[in-house]
Amino acid sequence: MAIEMNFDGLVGPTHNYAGLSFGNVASLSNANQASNPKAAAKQGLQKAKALTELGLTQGILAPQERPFISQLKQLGFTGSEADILKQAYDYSPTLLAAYSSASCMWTANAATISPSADTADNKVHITPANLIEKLHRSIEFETTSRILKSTFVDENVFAHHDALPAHPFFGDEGAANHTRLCSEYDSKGVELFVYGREMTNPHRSFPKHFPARQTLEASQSIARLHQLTTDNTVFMQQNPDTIDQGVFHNDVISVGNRNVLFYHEQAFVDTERKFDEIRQKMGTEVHFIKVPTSEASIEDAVSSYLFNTQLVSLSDGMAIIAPKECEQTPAVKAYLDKLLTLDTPIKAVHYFDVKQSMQNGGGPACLRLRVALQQQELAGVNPNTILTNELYQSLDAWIEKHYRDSLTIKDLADPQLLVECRTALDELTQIMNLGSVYDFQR
Ligand SMILES: N=C(N)NCCC[C@H](NC(=O)CCC(=O)O)C(=O)O
Repeated sequence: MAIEMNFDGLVGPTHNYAGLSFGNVASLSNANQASNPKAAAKQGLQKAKALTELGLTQGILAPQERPFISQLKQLGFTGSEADILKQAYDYSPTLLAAYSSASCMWTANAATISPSADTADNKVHITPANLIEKLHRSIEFETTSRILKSTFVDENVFAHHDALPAHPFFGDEGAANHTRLCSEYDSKGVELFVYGREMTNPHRSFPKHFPARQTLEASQSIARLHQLTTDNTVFMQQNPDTIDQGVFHNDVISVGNRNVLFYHEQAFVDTERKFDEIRQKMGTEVHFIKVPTSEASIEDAVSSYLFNTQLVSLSDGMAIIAPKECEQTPAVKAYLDKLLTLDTPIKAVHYFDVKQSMQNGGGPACLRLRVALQQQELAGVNPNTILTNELYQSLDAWIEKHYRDSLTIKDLADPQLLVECRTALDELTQIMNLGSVYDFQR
């Protein structure tokens, strides 16, 4: 029997609010606030642990090395590491913030993963996302690739690909724009790729104000790399008007699990025709649960992250894992209460406090990378990345020991912070048995 695992990103010790993501409303509106890295990491870890208590199997992906000294050197900053930090900060605090961002915590953007039931060679295919739209995210994929290889270890069952070419033509944001629909996790599914822009067709609509981060050409390349076919793929365009209202990824406006797609009425272009294609390719019943604008506006969806929820299968039906902000937004809370009275597969809603991440535009679904695994594939996963009570205790103590409880942009230039981060990550690679995945260890 196959299971779906969620791999949550452990929030790194430099978590801060730098306003780096134009098009992401929360990132811009919380710019320059002081952050609390310790609270951020604990909130994420507690959410992951709570999901294990609900009966799910949960993994953890390690954070990356920041401030990223080896990449700052590539920009011509020289001298001691303290000099490099000072020069970069004096040149531009925003530049140093980009090279210090803990943005890899949003592992929905780490990669796209196709389970073995869908691929021609019956391997699990993994492609790290190039994230080229944002400078601070474009520096993630090399280390992401190493961490994914140290996590999904067995080469007999996992096929790791390189990220797509780092050019806007192939802008790729990973699983945030990819949903797999299936009847059971181990049956062949339909992989739904949602894109914001079609580069080879300049006549197709695209957003006017904010960037469309995912291109059709990137999604199609991933489908080819993953050995998917036209029978089990559907490519759908995200509504450009909603991207212009802050829906910077598809997972801010829809979420799917098994044979359910929970979505906002304004999420897509050409919705009905594409849903017919999904129905026809699935060959089994699909529940499309539409949230009308009259019940939740786009503004409410963006501020509450109603769709950046996790839709998970529990023993007694599907549940929505929502951020507290959904409970605090009256229209959204009313909608979710009503949803539970309707005859849909969704039977429960659980609310979690992930505010530190939400303030940078990352809800529960951003914090996790999903993968459906057969039992022999689960055996090929690094066991120290699977969240047990013991790993939870170690990580919680590790956070307590190494993390600050307040951080501002100015602190990023503090050479002591660099020492603290490296000491912490060095210890983490031992706890999680990752090997030398960081540049500073090589
Ligand atoms: N929807 C998904 N799957 N992911 C959310 C990613 C949030 C992230 N925020 C940031 O990178 C903000 C960083 C800052 O401003 O400090 C982003 O915009 O890429």
